[in-house]
Amino acid sequence: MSVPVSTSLNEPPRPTTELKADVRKVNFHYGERHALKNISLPIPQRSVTALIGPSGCGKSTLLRCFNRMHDLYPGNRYEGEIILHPSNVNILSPTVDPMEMRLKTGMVFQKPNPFPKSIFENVAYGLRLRLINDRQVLQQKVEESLQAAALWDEVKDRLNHSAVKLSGGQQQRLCVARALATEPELLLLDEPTSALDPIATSKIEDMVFALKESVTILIVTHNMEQAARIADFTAFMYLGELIEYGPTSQIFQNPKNPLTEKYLTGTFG
Ligand SMILES: Nc1ncnc2c1ncn2[C@@H]1O[C@H](COP(=O)(O)OP(=O)(O)OP(=O)(O)O)[C@@H](O)[C@H]1O
Repeated sequence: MSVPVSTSLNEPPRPTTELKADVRKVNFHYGERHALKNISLPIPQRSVTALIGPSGCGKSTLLRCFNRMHDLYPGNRYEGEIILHPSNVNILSPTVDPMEMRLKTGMVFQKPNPFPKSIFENVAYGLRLRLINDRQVLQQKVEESLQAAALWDEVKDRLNHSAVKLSGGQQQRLCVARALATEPELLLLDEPTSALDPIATSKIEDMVFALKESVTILIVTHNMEQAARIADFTAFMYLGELIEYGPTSQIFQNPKNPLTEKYLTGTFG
């Protein structure tokens, strides 16, 4: 696979690998607050792209544009496009139903948030929303999703037990299984391991590594070692701007922008 070279200040390279999504000149405003400034970023398919940068630089804001979560609050405003491939749909288009976009993406948050239901019903939830109620279909999908989230072996004998009684790491993998059950085009992970211990973190990282064979993953992380371990591509953001983007190895070993280097070497600010 040929890979893009790094770039700086809103001129991302065009990867020759196929794209799952293409962020084009995106601006985002929380009311008066201009939180994303002219972001352009390719998202290569079946790969992991990490969003890194100091607190408040806009990583979560960008992630939440992909599933139109910002539409849930009044006063928020998008400009620009996020083109989803191969359909060529602009996720940010006012004519696109935000609910439809949420069904095409799966999102996992910093803190595990299982529903107070059984393990089975947590995973089946999105399927039932799509009016899939056939027991056999549900059973098969639930098993496949739990397998993909590397949780099946630990819960297969207690699918009817309450999800909130699982450990934090298991709950987080359950949330990934729930997100995967509806076969999303994009999996959005917002600091998914920040509340987990090293063993649970390592299980999630292994799972992400295996999952990218089938789904394109976008992850926000503060953990630089984690980005270096699991991301194929890395985007460094600062004050709402994309400062540098490229293959992870190149961003970490040979950053082109002094700001990126300062951030990665801990000499920032
Ligand atoms: N609901 C909101 N209303 C107004 N401003 C917001 C809102 N949410 C975030 N912001 C602001 O937008 C900017 C980007 O926030 P965002 O949460 O995207 O940053 P981040 O890089 O994900 O930070 P962190 O690493 O701390 O999670 C910040 O200045 C933040 O204060």
